[in-house]
Amino acid sequence: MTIRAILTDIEGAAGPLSFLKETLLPYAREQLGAFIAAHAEDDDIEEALEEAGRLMGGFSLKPDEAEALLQRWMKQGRNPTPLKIIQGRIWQQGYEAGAFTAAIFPDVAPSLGAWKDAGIRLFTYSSSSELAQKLWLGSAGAELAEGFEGFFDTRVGQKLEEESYKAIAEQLALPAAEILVLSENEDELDAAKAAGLATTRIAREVGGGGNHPVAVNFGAVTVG
Ligand SMILES: CSCCC(=O)C(=O)COP(=O)(O)O
Ligand SMILES: [Mg+2]
Repeated sequence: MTIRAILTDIEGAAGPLSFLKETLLPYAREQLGAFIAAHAEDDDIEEALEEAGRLMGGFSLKPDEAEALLQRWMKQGRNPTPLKIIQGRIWQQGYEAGAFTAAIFPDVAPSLGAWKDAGIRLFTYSSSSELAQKLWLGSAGAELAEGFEGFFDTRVGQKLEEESYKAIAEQLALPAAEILVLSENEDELDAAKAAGLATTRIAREVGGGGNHPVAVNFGAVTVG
């Protein structure tokens, strides 16, 4: 089957898992309370807080309740869309303040360039918001983010759900089997495979095995 689009994960596939765990999440936890206090009336944050309240059964959350809920979701490792929207905005402040810069593995840019030159359309799919994805990729060089045609996030559905991949294939107007999904996460790949997409596990920090073809980095991915 000819691959016409690549849908790649970011954290763990294109950049190190440690950047989320050791830099981004601690920064979001530390800044959350002050961020909500300062930005609760910004349109996107107000909407995210309302959505968080809806997910909790229709409550209108006071700022301290919203902070406690989002801190709890982060502790539980959950990725509901309102949390990811707010995290993205907090990280934007961090990048702009020079609090950190993101890392991208060195094989990523040349591989993306080669796939694009071969006529393959490039997309991301991450649990993080579109903004957070662009910031991570853009922090490693503006041209990297510009190479992507689209950035899917949890608004299309969670990454462990088969339906999310079906929705993406529909939006790309491609047969599922012509889309290759790259991720370090076996469970995400199982969901993509169940939806009929092609898969390759990027095994940078963990070994081989499992239900999917394995590549040690983007340069080792077989397309086609
Ligand atoms: C790409 S920005 C930070 C990553 C993140 O917030 C996350 O939840 C993990 O995202 P993944 O790219 O592994 O779906
Ligand atoms: Mg990942």
